Amino acid sequence: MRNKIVAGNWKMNKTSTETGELLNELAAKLPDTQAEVMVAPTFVNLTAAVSALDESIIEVIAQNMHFAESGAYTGEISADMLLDIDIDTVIIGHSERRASFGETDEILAKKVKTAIEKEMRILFCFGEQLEDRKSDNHFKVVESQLRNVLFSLDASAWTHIVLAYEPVWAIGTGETASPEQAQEMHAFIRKTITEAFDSSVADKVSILYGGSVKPANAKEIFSKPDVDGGLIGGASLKADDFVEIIKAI
Ligand SMILES: O=C(CO)COP(=O)(O)O
Repeated sequence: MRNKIVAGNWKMNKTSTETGELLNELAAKLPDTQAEVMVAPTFVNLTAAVSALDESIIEVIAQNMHFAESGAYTGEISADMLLDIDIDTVIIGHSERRASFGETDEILAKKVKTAIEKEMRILFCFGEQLEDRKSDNHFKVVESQLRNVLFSLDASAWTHIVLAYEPVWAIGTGETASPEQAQEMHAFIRKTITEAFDSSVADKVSILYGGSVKPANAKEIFSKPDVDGGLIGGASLKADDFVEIIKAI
């Protein structure tokens, strides 16, 4: 049985006051759920978020981290800094970091290596661009994103990995992959991991879908057998919407 996960990626949204308000509302409205629930506020609000959710099952996670232990990397955050404030799960490889901050597969592989060495859990994001899908290259692109970053890991490292398939054309656009498209890709991802490792690795890894998930479409997407939850952007910024999405799992 794989873990079901609903994670909210808040991106560059919410001041400290707004973060406190949203977390209080979420904690108060959180339904009983079999899913692991996570939220990723901005770095400056992580410490306060961890304190605010002390009594809650909601886990606070980070949106990014650097691969280096420490040093001259102005503006960056290390694994130890996160662990020191009780954060041990980190999003790596989000398409916005790839597109706007030049994060290549090579850089992402270093980040994943560091996170595993630090025994952190990784929410690894990947997904094709619209052109890739139009030219029927989406499976090839996704396979190479996985291969370049994750396939040289030891099989044992996969207990640290959660995958988040986020087709770039569906992020923040209101356009969602259809439940069938999501299932088709998630099944392909599982098959690819089975071939690279074995079915015990592939069957255990949770694969989340991300890209314009909202209360109206969450249930259908989550009903697919290879979709183990969602990574939610815009709809995670409103407690009522996020709660409805959690209920859909
Ligand atoms: O990028 C996402 C989550 O990481 C998805 O964002 P939206 O849900 O706003 O499309």
